[in-house]
Amino acid sequence: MTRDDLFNINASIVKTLVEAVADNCPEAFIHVISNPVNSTVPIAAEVLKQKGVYDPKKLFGVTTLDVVRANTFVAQKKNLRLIDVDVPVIGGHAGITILPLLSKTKPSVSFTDEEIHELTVRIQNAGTEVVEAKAGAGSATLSMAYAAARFVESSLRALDGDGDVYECAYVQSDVTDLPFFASRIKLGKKGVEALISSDLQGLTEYELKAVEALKGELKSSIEKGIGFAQKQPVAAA
Ligand SMILES: NC(=O)c1ccc[n+]([C@@H]2O[C@H](COP(=O)([O-])OP(=O)(O)OC[C@H]3O[C@@H](n4cnc5c(N)ncnc54)[C@H](O)[C@@H]3O)[C@@H](O)[C@H]2O)c1
Ligand SMILES: O=C(O)C[C@H](O)C(=O)O
Repeated sequence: MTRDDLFNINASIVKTLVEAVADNCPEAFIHVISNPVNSTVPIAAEVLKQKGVYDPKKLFGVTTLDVVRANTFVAQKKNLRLIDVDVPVIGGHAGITILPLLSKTKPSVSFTDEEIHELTVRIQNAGTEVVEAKAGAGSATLSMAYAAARFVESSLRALDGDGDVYECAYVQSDVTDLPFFASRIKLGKKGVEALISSDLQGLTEYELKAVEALKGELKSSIEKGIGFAQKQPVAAA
């Protein structure tokens, strides 16, 4: 089962839940973790638009787990302390749309071409590995909860006025020609304060090719979500 196989069930669930948010707490930060995130976030945006309360700065697809995985695998491979490692992961949250920018790893680390390919593919497939291992009994549970807790805590710190909160998330974006894209963002009291587009500058040839390769799949997942939401008018409050 892929994340996209969940579309038929989760699209309606996300639509209904976001309608309730729009009616009851329209100014809340909304963290969408339900898959396929690449489509459920555009669905949420359309629902909020139809309800007249869409604030793109407050709608987030949670991709933190991709960063957690990237940091973990790089730390293991390079014998680094996990707490010191930070790998930005951009694009989306499924297969090749998950793109770790290993060239932007902090601290600066060098990788062979083989290591880059092996790590990239492992990070892209890590969720699917768990789904397949659980064979129908769900997906990554504890690591999802950890990633969600990390993103919620970062959001709370930003809401509390901390001026130094950065996370990767899948948000409405203009860093590429796609309307939604995961990148590093600065979080503030009002939600997304800035998209860190500089991460997309100075990419390696491998990363540049991967960005181009992911765009087709991401675009069709976005369009699928928007198409679903536009065909189903929102329920009255
Ligand atoms: N973004 C990520 O990093 C990430 C990581 C792991 C899992 N996920 C996604 O998170 C979701 C949950 O995964 P899981 O493995 O915990 O699934 P699961 O099947 O174990 O749990 C889903 C839960 O949702 C409940 N539920 C079903 N319909 C509902 C509704 N209409 N309203 C409220 N609750 C409802 C079910 O009772 C169940 O408890 C899936 O969409 C999965 O793909 C995302
Ligand atoms: O891979 C999945 O389908 C579940 C989740 O999105 C994950 O990344 O673990």
